[in-house]
Amino acid sequence: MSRIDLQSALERIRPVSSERLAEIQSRIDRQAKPQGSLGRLEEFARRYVAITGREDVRRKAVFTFAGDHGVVEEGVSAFPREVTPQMVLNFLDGGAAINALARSVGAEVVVVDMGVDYDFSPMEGLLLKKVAKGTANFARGPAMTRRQAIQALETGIEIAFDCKEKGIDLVGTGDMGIGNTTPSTAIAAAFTGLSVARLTHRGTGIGDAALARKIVVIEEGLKLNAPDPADPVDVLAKVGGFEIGGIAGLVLGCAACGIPVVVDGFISTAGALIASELHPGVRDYIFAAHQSVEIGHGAMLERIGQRPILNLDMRLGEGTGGALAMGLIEASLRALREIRTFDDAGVSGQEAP
Ligand SMILES: O=C(O)c1ccc[n+]([C@@H]2O[C@H](COP(=O)([O-])O)[C@@H](O)[C@H]2O)c1
Ligand SMILES: Cc1cc2nc[nH]c2cc1C
Repeated sequence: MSRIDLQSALERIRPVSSERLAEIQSRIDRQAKPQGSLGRLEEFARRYVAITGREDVRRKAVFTFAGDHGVVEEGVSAFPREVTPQMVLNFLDGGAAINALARSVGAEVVVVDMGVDYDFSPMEGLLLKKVAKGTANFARGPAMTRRQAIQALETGIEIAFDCKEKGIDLVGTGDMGIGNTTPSTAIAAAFTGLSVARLTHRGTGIGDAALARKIVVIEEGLKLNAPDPADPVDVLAKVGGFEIGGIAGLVLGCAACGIPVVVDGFISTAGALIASELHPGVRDYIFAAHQSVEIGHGAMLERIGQRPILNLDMRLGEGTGGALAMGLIEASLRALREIRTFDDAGVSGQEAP
């Protein structure tokens, strides 16, 4: 894998060409259908082709980043910490939701151990990139050091550049980490300035008492650590997570090397938000897969400036929404390639504007 540092990746990000986008749209407009009638599918094809210069997807992969969280000791999740490594082993065995949904669209699944509190043996489909065995509890101090935050970001960047070399044309993000809706909500609050109460939800399914506690934990963690929203690395270090840093790096790296990146739900969007705060040009490369049930998700998507593709009342993570959205992006490319023009199909065009 080629190593590329954060600064060099940021310097490589270019806006997607608006002329190219317009050219592709005018080709879509000559296809035998009322103009704009394929709705957002037209946008997906237009953006994918403008970003990649291709009209097909050779390989697609979902990267499921995993990490543990010190803040779990505050009682913010419905599940115990050991579920994180247990689910990683389930992903590697092919028996989780992400495996089923990725298979349904022909995507590969790669698990990235960014910081799980468990020693994995080397295995097919697992990248061993552990920064540390779980973050520190951000209710008591910073979740990680600045150096660890940069290490997490650069791991994701490295994976993106590796995808470019391997001909992976479409990348999906995913996450696994008991407790990680708590740091994701803290990140949402740090950047949007909205109240923690307005952004905090039930994650894996906590009850009312734990939800009230989760709000207080996040509020106190933000007050204690005072992350600086003008410095996204500081936000990641103070209240983030190792898997969130890996996702942020992957999203940024995809923008730097011209790969469209399908961002899954709440946790993935927190990672994508860090990336787009590091460089606003990242936003052009993001496809927001779906609207999560987590109530703070919409505010983050709004700040990124991307509308979710699907709304299926999902709240699982892993990359599941991303896999489903990849199927629609590929369908949009098939429509671009295969729908004939009015002329070729012998169909009369529109009579009046
Ligand atoms: O992606 C989402 O929108 C999403 C929403 C709620 C929960 N999750 C998943 O559930 C876990 C985090 O939930 P929690 O309650 O432990 O913070 C973590 O493994 C996530 O992948 C994921
Ligand atoms: C079982 C389980 C599976 C998950 N997948 C992503 N987050 C999860 C959380 C739990 C608890």
